[in-house]
Amino acid sequence: MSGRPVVLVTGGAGYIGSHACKALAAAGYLPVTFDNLSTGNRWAVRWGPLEVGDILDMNRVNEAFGKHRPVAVMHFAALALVGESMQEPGRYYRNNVTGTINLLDAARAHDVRAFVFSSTCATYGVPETVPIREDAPQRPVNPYGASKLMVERLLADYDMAYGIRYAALRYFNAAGADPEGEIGEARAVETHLIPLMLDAILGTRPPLVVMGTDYPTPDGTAVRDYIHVADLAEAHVAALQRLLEGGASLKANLGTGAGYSVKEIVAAAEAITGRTVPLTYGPRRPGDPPRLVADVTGPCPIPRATRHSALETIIGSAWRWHREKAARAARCP
Ligand SMILES: NC(=O)c1ccc[n+]([C@@H]2O[C@H](COP(=O)([O-])OP(=O)(O)OC[C@H]3O[C@@H](n4cnc5c(N)ncnc54)[C@H](O)[C@@H]3O)[C@@H](O)[C@H]2O)c1
Ligand SMILES: O=c1ccn([C@@H]2O[C@H](COP(=O)(O)OP(=O)(O)O[C@H]3O[C@H](CO)[C@H](O)[C@H](O)[C@H]3O)[C@@H](O)[C@H]2O)c(=O)[nH]1
Repeated sequence: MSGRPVVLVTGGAGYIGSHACKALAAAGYLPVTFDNLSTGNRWAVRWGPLEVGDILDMNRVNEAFGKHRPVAVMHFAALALVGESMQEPGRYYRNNVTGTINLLDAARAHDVRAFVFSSTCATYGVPETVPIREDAPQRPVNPYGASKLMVERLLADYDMAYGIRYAALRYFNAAGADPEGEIGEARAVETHLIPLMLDAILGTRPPLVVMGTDYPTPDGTAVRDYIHVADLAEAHVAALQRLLEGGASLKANLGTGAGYSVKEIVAAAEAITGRTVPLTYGPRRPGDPPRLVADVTGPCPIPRATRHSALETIIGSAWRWHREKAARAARCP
């Protein structure tokens, strides 16, 4: 036993979860990862033990709580691809909603009263007003976003009924890699703009397809709010500490308030890498809203971490990670 307070991190082998584990360890916690490795990586679990298990398996979930006695849960485990959720809604609702009910019931049974949840800007759907405030209407336009909104409702109900306090952190676009280069984005099936673009430069994936040039935006491509994954991790630790100190449940947008179009991201990547992004132009991706940018001006119970979120830092850290990943793959294919 390390004596450090344990945090059960579901999805800790994934992209954002693994960065949160690193931040938790730096803040004096022991992160115990609970992950079925469906999209996560065993090698990314470096700051605490790994329990291989599925949140749909109530026995395994209860076992993990009983064995590790966490003081809190950070819940990242989810299926998280918008397009896939349109094709397989049942799988998304089961995994993301039923899986969370299992965790909340186990938390209740094991007397855990602090729960930090990965929500998303996808709960807002196509917003009426941008930038988006936390109190904007939540009308998701795909099963992924709907499953996350259902969990926000579950959390409020479990708080009311059992006093499990929660932080629903609505991330905008997570991007970048660990500033020390230890971990980064590494999914077998990748759909996100920045990793696809950098891998296209490296030739490890095909040319980028810019999806949609007819959006009602200044250059016709879709606009997003990119936040560095290390800043997300820092915000999670802040939310956790607030809950552990007895703070009330909270909801917060995690973004920077700055929006960049796909073309602006491509131009920034070309400036930073000194290379050309091989690309083609294609139609819009179904379900993609034109513009998603967080309003970060309202009161927020936790500091809005943006230390690493300048576009140069986001793309620079991701570039370093993807280049090293490609070099490693070339050495041991
Ligand atoms: N990437 C983004 O920009 C973004 C934006 C908003 C919200 N989110 C949310 O953040 C969280 C993490 O996203 P990510 O980008 O790191 O994704 P990811 O796919 O890299 O990580 C998800 C992890 O959860 C695990 N997992 C999935 N289903 C599981 C199950 N049933 N049981 C146990 N483990 C399971 C996977 O193996 C993986 O390690 C997700 O909840 C996602 O919805 C991500
Ligand atoms: O090959 C690609 C991939 C993406 N894009 C564009 O780049 C932008 C960013 O796309 P990402 O797939 O990187 O991110 P999303 O905005 O679609 O998704 C993010 O926000 C979603 C909410 O809408 C979910 O929460 C999801 O997990 C999170 O990654 C979008 O305008 C998209 O159309 C392309 O042009 N080509």
